[in-house]
Amino acid sequence: MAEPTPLARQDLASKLVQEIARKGNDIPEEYLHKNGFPEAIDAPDLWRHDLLIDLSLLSSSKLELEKLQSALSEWGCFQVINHGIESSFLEDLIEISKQFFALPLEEKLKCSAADDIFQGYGNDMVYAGAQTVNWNDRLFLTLYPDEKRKLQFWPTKPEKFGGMIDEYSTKLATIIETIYKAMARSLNLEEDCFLKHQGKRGLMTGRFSLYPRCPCPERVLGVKPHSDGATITFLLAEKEVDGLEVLKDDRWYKVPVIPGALFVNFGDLGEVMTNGKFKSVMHRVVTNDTKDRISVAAFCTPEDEKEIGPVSDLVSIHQPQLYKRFNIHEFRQMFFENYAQGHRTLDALKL
Ligand SMILES: O=C(O)CCC(=O)C(=O)O
Ligand SMILES: [Fe+2]
Repeated sequence: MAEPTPLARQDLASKLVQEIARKGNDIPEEYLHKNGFPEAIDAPDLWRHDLLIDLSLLSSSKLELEKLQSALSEWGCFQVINHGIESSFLEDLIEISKQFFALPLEEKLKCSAADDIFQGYGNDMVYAGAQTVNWNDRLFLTLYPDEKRKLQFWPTKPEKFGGMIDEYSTKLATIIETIYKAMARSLNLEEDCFLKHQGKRGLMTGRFSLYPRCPCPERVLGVKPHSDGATITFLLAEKEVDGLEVLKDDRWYKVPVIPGALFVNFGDLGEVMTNGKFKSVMHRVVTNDTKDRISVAAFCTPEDEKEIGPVSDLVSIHQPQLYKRFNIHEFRQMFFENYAQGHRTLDALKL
């Protein structure tokens, strides 16, 4: 696939889902999944018991560690509570993201990237080719490490936004460390094993998404089925507007928003590192015709210089190596191409 080129600002404006939704015309063909998609199962109890992890217990409770291990090996995701971030902070972050998307178009376009396809305000339209496109607009930013931030794409309005994003990424870094250590212990590995793989300056990118209400939710997806390219992803979504769904054993399950909790999912790099012990979960976002939805996803990947591959202690005669070794640059290119085409990068990495 040819290297995608960014859209000029005026072209971008005409492709923004928020603008299409605002004008209220017919939904363009490229958004329509003509045959619809299967319905998801509602199983709220699952998310309040087996897939609910109390972060404050992970270092002391064997039971909680076992829960983490089975959530990641069977589902590749869980909800986390008692993570140390105030609920009011999370609500404010959603609120301020909402305020960003409510700004006049001209103001938001100041954050669009004229020469960098992986940053700024816009949407995935440019990668789509012949594929069905996602019904969302996003602000994509490098959050961490500081030297990788491209501040020219960071919003200056609402005024508090930049400071809150900064604070959120710092807070997440602590949670990530706790989860990586617990993951390692649950697999009987040296505690720092995944932290070392990630590196001290591992990358965190943030995707602030707006899913405008959609007049045809039975044919349009906010995000089509995919697994993330990250090691691990943290997702914060707006209360009372469900949309996220995960796939397990060929069945889709709704993911309820639990106020104050963060949804955590494992990605392709995580599945590779654990040699398939922990699963990179397939997920999608459905739309609805009554409410706009906001979400904030933070994707964590290893440092740029790292070689990725299964952790050696998880490879043996009894557990053959399932995935190739590769570097993160190769992976990024592969990931965006596969994502656009609706393919899974993980399949291309299998030995
Ligand atoms: O908005 C969501 O709930 C999920 C978004 C997502 O899966 C992604 O951006 O990779
Ligand atoms: Fe995702």
